[in-house]
Amino acid sequence: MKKNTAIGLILILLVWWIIAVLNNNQLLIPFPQKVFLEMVKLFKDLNFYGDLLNTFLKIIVGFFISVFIGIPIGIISGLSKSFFEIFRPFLMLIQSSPVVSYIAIAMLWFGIGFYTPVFVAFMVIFPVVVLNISEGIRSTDKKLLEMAKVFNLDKKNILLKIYFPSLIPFLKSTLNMISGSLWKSVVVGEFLAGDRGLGVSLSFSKIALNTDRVFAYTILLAILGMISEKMLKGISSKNLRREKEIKNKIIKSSKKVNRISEDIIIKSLNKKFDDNVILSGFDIAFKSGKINVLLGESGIGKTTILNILSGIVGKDNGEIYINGKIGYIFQDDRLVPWLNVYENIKLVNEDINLNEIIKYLNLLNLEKDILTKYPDELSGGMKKRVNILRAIAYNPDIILMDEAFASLDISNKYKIIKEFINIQKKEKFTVIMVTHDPFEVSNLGENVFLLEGKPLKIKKKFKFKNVFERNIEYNHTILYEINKILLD
Ligand SMILES: Nc1ncnc2c1ncn2[C@@H]1O[C@H](COP(=O)(O)OP(=O)(O)OP(=O)(O)O)[C@@H](O)[C@H]1O
Repeated sequence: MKKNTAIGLILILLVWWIIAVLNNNQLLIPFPQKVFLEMVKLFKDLNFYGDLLNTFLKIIVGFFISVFIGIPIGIISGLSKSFFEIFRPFLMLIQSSPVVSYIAIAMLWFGIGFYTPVFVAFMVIFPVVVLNISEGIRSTDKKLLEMAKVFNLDKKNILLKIYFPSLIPFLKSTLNMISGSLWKSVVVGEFLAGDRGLGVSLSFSKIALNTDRVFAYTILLAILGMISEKMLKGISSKNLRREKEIKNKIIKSSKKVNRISEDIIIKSLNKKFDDNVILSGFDIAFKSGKINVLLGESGIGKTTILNILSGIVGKDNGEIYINGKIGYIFQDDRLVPWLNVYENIKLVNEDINLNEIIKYLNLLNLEKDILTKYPDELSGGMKKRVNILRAIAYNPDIILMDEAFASLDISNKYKIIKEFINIQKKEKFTVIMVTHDPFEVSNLGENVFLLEGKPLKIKKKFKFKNVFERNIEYNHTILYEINKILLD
């Protein structure tokens, strides 16, 4: 016990004792020593343990009923705004009513006994659980949900691997919030309408004018309340992340991929955000199997094109011809923070075997031990590579890249670009990438669209030699040509 806490407790006892002496009426304020003797008596009495057990049982039943009903309703309320709006008045009604109203209702429904205190606890805790869980669902990272949509995750995976782990901080705060009120509401319920338990014994001691015992119960209830609060808070502060072993699975030979060789064509595409017209009758065609680049100023609508192609954003109207699976290398990684690298990759392709993952690790110059690491244990460059790895492991026909190499230092950028080119050479997927960086264009671009806004249009189109046939001089020629136009 800390020194100051001990001083505080001694002061309470001292003030209590002084008031008892001054008051000199044992029926109103007994001496501390008498109350402690009464507590010792209680500890020796088997009935006390029976009461304690009964009260704990009510707490556990109240907790589980509230959680089992509250969590699903909280999840539905978080997922559906209209359900939440319909349900909210009911929650507000419960939260605004005084506890005695529930006791009155419960006495009518269940009479005096076990279920009335449980019902009281439920009515106090249930709204807290629902509101916290629905808030948790609503604050799930939208970018992770977009990633899940692009990589076509099924509902089960979205719920188990994106929503549920996002809920953990909210479950913790719910436990913190209900830890005190759960105990108190059960005891109040017992005091007024119970047939057994610590609250009932407290009530009997009051009726018998046994002030020593009332004080003894009050102190014990406070101590037990603190213990149960600590226990619930203890659960809530546990770190739920567990390192998992990556088992060596039976390794099958990697699949042969037959890429779809159609071009991607966009015709008369229109898109506006409120009054902000981004695309108006926009036409473009991307060559399949090539690295297509969208180059242009910030804010003109390059990412919007990728988002429309991937389904993250809907088009207003227009036609899009696209055939094949789309993977996305996001600018901001969007790795799921509570899954390690292996699990992040498996999330988008359950069938991929360890052999294939290791093949990509080698191509991207990453060590095998990275698989057990979590995103926050990786450097910026490593995250970028894992982001690339995840998109490739999805086995897409088309990869969309949004400034995937931005914020990397030049030597890292060059290395990763080279590694990416090696993979694209092997896998032959189509790339549509967005960038502002002429360096990236000169190293990667085959079909380059220099864009301008607003609304978006193609200012100039370049066709460069296949990336695999280039040399440094050729890259310099491209860089010069692009810079000239950009600076005009
Ligand atoms: N979901 C959205 N809601 C409202 N406005 C949006 C949304 N997405 C994009 N915009 C707007 O559309 C315009 C184009 O944005 P977009 O991100 O496509 O540009 P960009 O060319 O990719 O820019 P940058 O190179 O800076 O990423 C911007 O004015 C942006 O504010």
